[in-house]
Amino acid sequence: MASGGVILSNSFSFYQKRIVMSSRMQEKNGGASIPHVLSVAGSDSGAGAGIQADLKACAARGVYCSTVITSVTAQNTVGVQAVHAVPEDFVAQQLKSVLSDMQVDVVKTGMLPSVGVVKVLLQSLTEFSVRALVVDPVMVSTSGDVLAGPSILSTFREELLPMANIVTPNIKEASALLGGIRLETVADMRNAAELLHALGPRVVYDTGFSLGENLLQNGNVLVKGGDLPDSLDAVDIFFNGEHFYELRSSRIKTRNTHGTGCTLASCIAAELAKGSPMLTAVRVAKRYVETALEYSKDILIGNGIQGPFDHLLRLKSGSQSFHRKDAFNPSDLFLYAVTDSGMNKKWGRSMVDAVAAAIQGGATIVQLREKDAETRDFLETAKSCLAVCRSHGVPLLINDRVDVALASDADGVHVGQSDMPASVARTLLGPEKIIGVSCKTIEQAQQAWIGGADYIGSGGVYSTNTKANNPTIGLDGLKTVCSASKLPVVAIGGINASNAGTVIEMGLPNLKGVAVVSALFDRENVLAETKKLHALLMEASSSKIQ
Ligand SMILES: Cc1ncc(COP(=O)(O)OP(=O)(O)O)c(N)n1
Ligand SMILES: Cc1ncsc1CCOP(=O)(O)O
Ligand SMILES: [Mg+2]
Repeated sequence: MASGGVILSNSFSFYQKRIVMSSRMQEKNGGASIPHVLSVAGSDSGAGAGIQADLKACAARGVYCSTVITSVTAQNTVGVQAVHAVPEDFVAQQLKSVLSDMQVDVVKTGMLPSVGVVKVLLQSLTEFSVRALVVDPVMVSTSGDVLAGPSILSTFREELLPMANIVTPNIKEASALLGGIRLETVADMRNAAELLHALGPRVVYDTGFSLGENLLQNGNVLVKGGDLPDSLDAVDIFFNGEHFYELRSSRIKTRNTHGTGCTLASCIAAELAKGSPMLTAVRVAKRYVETALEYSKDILIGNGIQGPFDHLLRLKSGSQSFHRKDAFNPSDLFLYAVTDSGMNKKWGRSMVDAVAAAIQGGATIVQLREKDAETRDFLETAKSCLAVCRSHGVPLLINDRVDVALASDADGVHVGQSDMPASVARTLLGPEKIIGVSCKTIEQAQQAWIGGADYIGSGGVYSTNTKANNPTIGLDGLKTVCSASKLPVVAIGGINASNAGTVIEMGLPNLKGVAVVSALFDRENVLAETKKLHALLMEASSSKIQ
């Protein structure tokens, strides 16, 4: 093993210590140890790069991230307006605070604005051991502003790189570290990777796992070719001292690339903290950045030439999600239209037309119940119907398929007793989406509440041909379920214009409406049938529904 590493390689290795310590802590606190990256970097007020990018990248990759701030920049999508370096002794204090208390797996460095800060960091790493050091040798911001001057280059070369398990320069940084050599082709990048490897890093990365999996690896270099001229692909060169890997991906056309370098390095650190081998960590990180860029390619933040991207894949420019209705409103259950593609096909209309007609007729919520659709078709239908529903402020739920609900960004799901449990669906969908659960018994109603459901669908109240082998619970069964729960309830099964009034007139306080399939969609005129049922429900409920 090469010397000078940040991993303590004495007989009682750091990782063994860590296991003993963390199991002790677990005994004490009853907790599990969490993969942990410490980011030592500058703050970007625009939050596209630097510490802010590192925090978001680690959060997105499921890793805890602590921070040591080396510098505070006044920065936006136009450029860097001002830089305020944090005093070196205060950087040292932050390092001590984190490293003396928390079990850091991997340190990732970004902007290190002075020789003194590098030395402070290296000193801390001799006092507190970690499993790996990822060095992103930040020198120039993406807007072209200098973040670490030439005076620091020799310290990077002679002191920092030899301590790193991986160094991740872009073309400009690789060139600067190598005395200004020209880097214009992939062959130049390979050459640079080899030269940088010769400078260091030589440290072996220890995955920290048991002997069989403990693939000791040489120090590593990743030269990022994103700025390579005339290249259709984004090509990065990874060199581990023995083999070169050309990691290619198609170039994503977007202005939103600010912070890609910080993010890539943080993601590598996060994957290493989870125990991935180095090449796997690099591949995962590259794929993650590509995914985030692709997702964010059209978002618009700031007026400058280079915008940030969305690490958590949540922001959508001009998205329908901005226009989503507020939290679930139980009165939306009033007239619940549940689709059936067989019925709509039989009457020669598309699902979107059927949904639009139902909404026009007064449907207050829609569920896509497509039992035989191909997943791809179901997703497309969901997206089209969602556009119609959103434009009318009507929630759209997906029957059974949490994946389709997630992918289409529908308002929620309806699940039954043999579908995904509500609690799991809630974890996947988050707190804002609507979850309905089918219940026929008191126990099921109680469980729906515990599982985080927003409403209960209860039936079949009457016999139905739409759902095979579905036991009829009758009005008594509906009453039992209603009285067993605080949740709002919608009645379903064989409900039509001739019996809906009877259901509503029971006056059950939490019964908020009726859900209907065939009485709306197994009819020639969806609009007319929905209007008729809506009028009838209005009439019946004028004194009953609260
Ligand atoms: C509003 C509403 N209530 C009940 C159901 C039935 O759901 P489930 O029991 O999962 O049966 P399928 O609809 O999946 O056959 C529902 N879909 N909607
Ligand atoms: C999905 C479902 N769950 C209980 S009954 C039923 C079918 C309702 O269809 P219809 O309104 O045509 O009776
Ligand atoms: Mg179901």
